[in-house]
Amino acid sequence: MDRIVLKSFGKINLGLDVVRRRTDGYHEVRMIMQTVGLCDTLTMRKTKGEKISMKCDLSFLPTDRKNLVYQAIELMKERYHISSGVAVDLKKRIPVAAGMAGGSSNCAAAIKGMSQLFGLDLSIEEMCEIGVSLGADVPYCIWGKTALAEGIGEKLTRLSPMPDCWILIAKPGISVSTAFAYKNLKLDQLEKHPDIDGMIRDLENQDLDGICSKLENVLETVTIPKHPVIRDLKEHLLEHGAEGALMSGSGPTVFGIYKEKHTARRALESLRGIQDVKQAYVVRPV
Ligand SMILES: C[C@@](CO)(OP(=O)(O)O)[C@H](O)COP(=O)(O)OP(=O)(O)OC[C@H]1O[C@@H](n2ccc(N)nc2=O)[C@H](O)[C@@H]1O
Ligand SMILES: Nc1ncnc2c1ncn2[C@@H]1O[C@H](COP(=O)(O)OP(=O)(O)O)[C@@H](O)[C@H]1O
Repeated sequence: MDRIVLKSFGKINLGLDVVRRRTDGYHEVRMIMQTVGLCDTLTMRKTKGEKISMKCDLSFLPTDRKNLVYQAIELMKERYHISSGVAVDLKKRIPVAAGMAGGSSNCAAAIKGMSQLFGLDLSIEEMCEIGVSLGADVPYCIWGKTALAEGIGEKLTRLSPMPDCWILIAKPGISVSTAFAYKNLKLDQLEKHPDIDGMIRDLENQDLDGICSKLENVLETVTIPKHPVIRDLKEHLLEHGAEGALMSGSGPTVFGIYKEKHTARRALESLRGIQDVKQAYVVRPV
C-alpha cells in the first residue's frame, strides 16, 4: 500500500469532572467522551527520500513539527526504523482549538495511518501508548465512539453507545487554551461534581432524557465567567428546543442535544444572525 485516506472524527464531552491535581500539573479526570459525525480527512502516502512533508487547507495551522500529525509520523519513523518519506495532506472541518480534540484526532489518525501504510500491524494498546506521549486525548481518539476516560484521559472503558439523536455544534469566535482552563480551575471551590456514574447508567438504559439532565463540565466554571458568550450560546440552544446543552472539553464549542432533526436544523438556522458564532453544524453521534 502506497497511499491511504483516513477520516478523523471530532468528539464532545457529555460529562467532564476533574478529580485531582497531580504534582506534574496534569489533572485526573472522569469524562464521558462521544465521537460525533464531523470529520477532517487525512491523506498519507509514501514518498522517495526520507522527509516528512505536510500540507493543510487552513493556512494558519502549522505544517511542521508543531503539528501533532507531523509529530506522530516523526515519532513512528524513529521508533519503527522507517526510512521512507511520508507526505500528508490534511483537510480540516473540525473547529480548531475548540474543545473537540481536532488535533488529537488527527494525531490518532496519523498513528493508524502509519501502522497501515508500513504494515506494522500495531495493536490498539501499542497505538495508545504512542498516542498518550503526544496528548492526553489521543488514546481516546484511537478508540473512538462512547467511552469513559479516566487518569489524565488515557484510561479508557468502553460504554454503551449514545442513543440516536441530533447534536448541534456551535463554536464562538473566541479561543480558550486547554492549559489555561485546567490551570485556572478552583478544584476546592467546586460546589458540585457531574454525576458521571448516573450518566453511565443512563447510557446503559438508552435514556436520552437522563443523559440530557446530567450534562455537566467543571471547566465551565473557568470559561463562562471569562467568556459569557458560552453561557449565552447554551441558553440560546435551550430556548431553541435543545433537551440539554453544554460546553465541550475546554471550550469554547457549545453543543445542544435534540430529539428531532427539524428542531436541530431550525436551531442551526437561528444562529445565522449571531455574529459570535463562527462555525455551526448539525451532526449525529458516531
Ligand atoms: C479538555 C479535554 C477534554 O477532553 O479536551 P480538549 O478541550 O483539549 O478537546 C482534554 O482533557 C485535553 O486533552 P489534550 O488536549 O489531549 O491535552 P494535552 O495536549 O495532553 O495537554 C494540554 C494541557 O492541558 C492540561 N491538562 C490536560 C489534560 C489533563 N488531564 N490535565 C491537564 O491539566 C495540561 O496543562 C497540559 O499541558
Ligand atoms: N492537526 C492539528 N489540527 C489542529 N490543531 C493542531 C493540529 N496540530 C497541532 N495543532 C495545534 O493545537 C492547538 C489546539 O488545537 P485542537 O486540537 O483543534 O484543540 P482542542 O484540543 O481544544 O480541540 C491549535 O491551536 C494548533 O495550533
